[in-house]
Amino acid sequence: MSENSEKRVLRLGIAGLGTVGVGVVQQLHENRDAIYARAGCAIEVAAVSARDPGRNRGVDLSGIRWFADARSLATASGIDIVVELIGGAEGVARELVEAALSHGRDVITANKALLATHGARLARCAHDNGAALLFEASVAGGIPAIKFVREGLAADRLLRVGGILNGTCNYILTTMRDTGRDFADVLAEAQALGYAEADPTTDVDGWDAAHKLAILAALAFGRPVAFDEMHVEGIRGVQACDQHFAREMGYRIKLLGMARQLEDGRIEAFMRPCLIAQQTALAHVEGVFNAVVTEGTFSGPMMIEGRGAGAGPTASAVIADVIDLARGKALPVWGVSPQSPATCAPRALLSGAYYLRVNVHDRPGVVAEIAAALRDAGVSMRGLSQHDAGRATDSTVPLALVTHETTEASMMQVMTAINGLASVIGTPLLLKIETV
Ligand SMILES: NC(=O)C1=CN([C@@H]2O[C@H](COP(=O)(O)OP(=O)(O)OC[C@H]3O[C@@H](n4cnc5c(N)ncnc54)[C@H](OP(=O)(O)O)[C@@H]3O)[C@@H](O)[C@H]2O)C=CC1
Ligand SMILES: N[C@@H](CCO)C(=O)O
Repeated sequence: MSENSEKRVLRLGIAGLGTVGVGVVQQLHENRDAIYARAGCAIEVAAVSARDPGRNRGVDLSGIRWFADARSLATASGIDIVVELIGGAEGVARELVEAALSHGRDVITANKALLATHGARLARCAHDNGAALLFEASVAGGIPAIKFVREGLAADRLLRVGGILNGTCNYILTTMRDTGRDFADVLAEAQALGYAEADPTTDVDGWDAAHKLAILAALAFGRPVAFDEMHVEGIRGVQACDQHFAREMGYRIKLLGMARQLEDGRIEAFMRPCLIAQQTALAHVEGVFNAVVTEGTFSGPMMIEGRGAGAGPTASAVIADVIDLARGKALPVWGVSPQSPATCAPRALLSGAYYLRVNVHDRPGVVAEIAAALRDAGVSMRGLSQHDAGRATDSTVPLALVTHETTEASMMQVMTAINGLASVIGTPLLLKIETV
C-alpha cells in the first residue's frame, strides 16, 4: 500500500475490461465518496489491460496506463493490487494470478473456474508469499456469499452448503415452467437477452455453478475439493413435461448444488437439476436470482438471495474486496491454513428419493416393464403419473414416477435397465428430490 504526503492511495491494476472490469471502473467513479469513506483511502485505477486497445468501453480511461500483456501487471511498479477479471481456468488469467501471488502482490479475482480448478495451489502460493487472494465476486455475483460462509459462520461447524448458483439456468427453468415452452426455445431467448453466452455450455451444463459450489464447499469445510470428482449435470435434459409433472407433484425444478462433509472426511457434492418442495424458500428463488444456503450445527439453516451476475452486483463484490484490503483485512484463502484437497464421495453413495421421467410407446405392458426394473433394483415407487395431454401423434407419451428413499446406486441400476427397453424413447431423466 502506498502513502504520499497528501493522502493514502491504493492503486489497482485491472486485467479485463469486459462486463465486470468496466463495471468496477464505473462504480469506483460513481460511488467514489462512499468507497473513500469506507476504505479510509482513495482507490485509484492505475493500470488496465484487455485484448483490444481500440475498443470504446464507455468509461474514461485517460491517464491510466495500458498494458498490452496483462501478465506484466504482476510485477509492474506503481500497482498495489492486481484485479483479475479476464476469466478462464487456464491461460493468461492463471499465469497473471500465479505470477502476482508469487511476487507477493495481493490479488482480487472474480474467476470461479480458476479457483475451483487450481484453488489448492493458489492458496499455497498466496500463503507462502504473504499475499492476499480475495474472490468475493466469484460466487453469486453481488451476494456476499464468501463473507457469509468464511467470516459470518466462522465459529460454526457446517453440515452442508449449497444453493442455486447459476442465474442463466434458473431463468431458463423458471421461464419453462411459467410459459410451458421447451428448453431450446427459452435458451435462445436467454441468449438474446444477454443472460446466456453465445456458447452456453458452461452455464447450461452445470459447470459454472459447480465451480461456485466447489468454492463454497472449500470455505465451509476448510479445504479445497477435488473438483474433477464432483458429480455435475446440466439442465439440457429437462423437458416442458417435467415442469408439468413437478408442479402436479408439489415441486419445482432447480439446478441445485449441495455439498456435505462425510464422517470419513470425504465431501459429498453434486450440481444437478433437482426437485425441491414448492413451499420452501429456495423454490421461490426465481429468474436470474441466486441463493446460497447453509446449515450449521449451531446457526441452523440459513439462506441469502440476490443477483448472481451482471456488472453492478459483481463489481460491487470486487470493490468490497478492495475495501477489505484497504482496511488491512486479509484472511487465509479458505479461512484456515492451506490444506490438501478433499476427495469427493462417489455418486453411487448418494441417497434420497428420486423423480424419473421416461418417454414411452403408449401400449399395454410398458408400465409393468418399468415397474420390473424398479423391483429388480429394490426401489419402491411412491407415485406414478401419465397424461394424455403429453401424448404425441406417434403415440409416445411421457410417464413420470417418484420413489421412496433409496440409493443413487439403485437408481443407476434402474436407469441402465430402462435404457435397454424397446418401449423407451430417448434418454430418461432422473432428478434427485432434495430436502432443503
Ligand atoms: N459477467 C458476470 O456477471 C460475472 C462474471 N464473473 C467472472 O468475472 C470474470 C470476467 O467476466 P466478464 O467481465 O463477464 O467477462 P467478459 O468476457 O465480458 O470480459 C473479459 C475481458 O477480459 C479481456 N481479455 C480476454 N483475454 C485477455 C487476455 N489474454 N489479456 C488481457 N485481457 C483479456 C477481454 O478483452 P477485450 O474486451 O479486449 O476482448 C475483456 O475485456 C470471469 O472470471 C467471470 O467468470 C463473475 C461473476 C459474474
Ligand atoms: N453466467 C453466470 C454468471 C457469472 O457467474 C450465471 O448465469 O449465473
